[in-house]
Amino acid sequence: MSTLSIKKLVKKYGQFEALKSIDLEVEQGEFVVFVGPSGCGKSTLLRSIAGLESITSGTIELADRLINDVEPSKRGLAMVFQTYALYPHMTVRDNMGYSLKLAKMSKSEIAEKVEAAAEKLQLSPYLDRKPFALSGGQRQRVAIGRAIVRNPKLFLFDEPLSNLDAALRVQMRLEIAQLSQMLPETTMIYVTHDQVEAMTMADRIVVLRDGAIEQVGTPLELFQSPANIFVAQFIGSPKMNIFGERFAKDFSAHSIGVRPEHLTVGDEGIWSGQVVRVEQLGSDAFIHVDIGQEEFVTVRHVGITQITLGANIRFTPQDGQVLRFDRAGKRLDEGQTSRT
Ligand SMILES: Nc1ncnc2c1ncn2[C@@H]1O[C@H](COP(=O)(O)OP(=O)(O)OP(=O)(O)O)[C@@H](O)[C@H]1O
Repeated sequence: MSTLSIKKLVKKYGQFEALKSIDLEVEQGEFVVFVGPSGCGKSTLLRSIAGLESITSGTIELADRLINDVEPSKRGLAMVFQTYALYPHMTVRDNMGYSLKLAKMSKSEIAEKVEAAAEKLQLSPYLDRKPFALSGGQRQRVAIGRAIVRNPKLFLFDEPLSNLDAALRVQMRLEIAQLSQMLPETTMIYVTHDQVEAMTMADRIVVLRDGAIEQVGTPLELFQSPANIFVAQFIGSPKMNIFGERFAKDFSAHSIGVRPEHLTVGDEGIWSGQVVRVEQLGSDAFIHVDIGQEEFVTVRHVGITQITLGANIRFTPQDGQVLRFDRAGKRLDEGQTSRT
């Protein structure tokens, strides 16, 4: 059953169309990530669902109820922002129970819900602390706990990890993914511009660009079968190499794409160029190659490479790992992925 159903949603700021006729169905229990470059409309879409933005036209239904004109607090959803704004003078327990207190729930019921949420979020030992005595990750969990106690149908996360340092982000990413598994009935929508977060957390990813959806799919669908060059280059790191016409004509395409890890260096390679930069990361090496006519290619080598700056190397795409694109950048599905 579709929990969230968005049809022909348009959002204009004056003449500017921030969202251009968005259609999207989200199933109950799904973890959906909105991803895309800065300014593509991710937050506007999330805020429209939350009711924090009025929409220009279209419909938003949550659990079969039209919510276009329903107040944010009455939509049955909860939102977690990047700035989690806990009340500094209240304990974790009071922060988490505050909305229930406002809703005039009984003390015993509040205590029960707060303790259950704290247990899920591993916050039980900290219930009587104030926010200043918590780490960034713990504070973020309190913010999530505040939302969980309300038992929302839909959880909205707006870049909740962007204020945390790299190590903590990785840890919180895991925790949020685990939380989603612990709450299999709860639908979650998560906004990020970080494609690694999207790949690791999502059941399905929605890739947005200039206010429109480019593609919706599971992380592996987007990785293996991107609809166009934009998605192909947005998903995966380092990004997919795009080769122009002089290489693509052998594949009957306007351009072709090969991921850095799908290029193999060797004397028999069909393409060649001069190494202009080598990045040794230990586990991998990224070899940047000038292939002439202002085109550059990145080759990913597993482990440490002996290849040095200035070397001339030959390399070749692995069988079946060439994606073909037409003039408009759309992927040509069928046909050859090896050279004629
Ligand atoms: N109140 C506003 N008035 C006018 N334009 C706005 C307003 N809010 C957002 N926009 C514009 O709408 C577009 C989408 O903005 P939005 O914040 O949704 O992007 P985003 O994908 O979330 O970007 P980021 O990753 O940078 O947060 C942008 O071009 C932005 O400048």
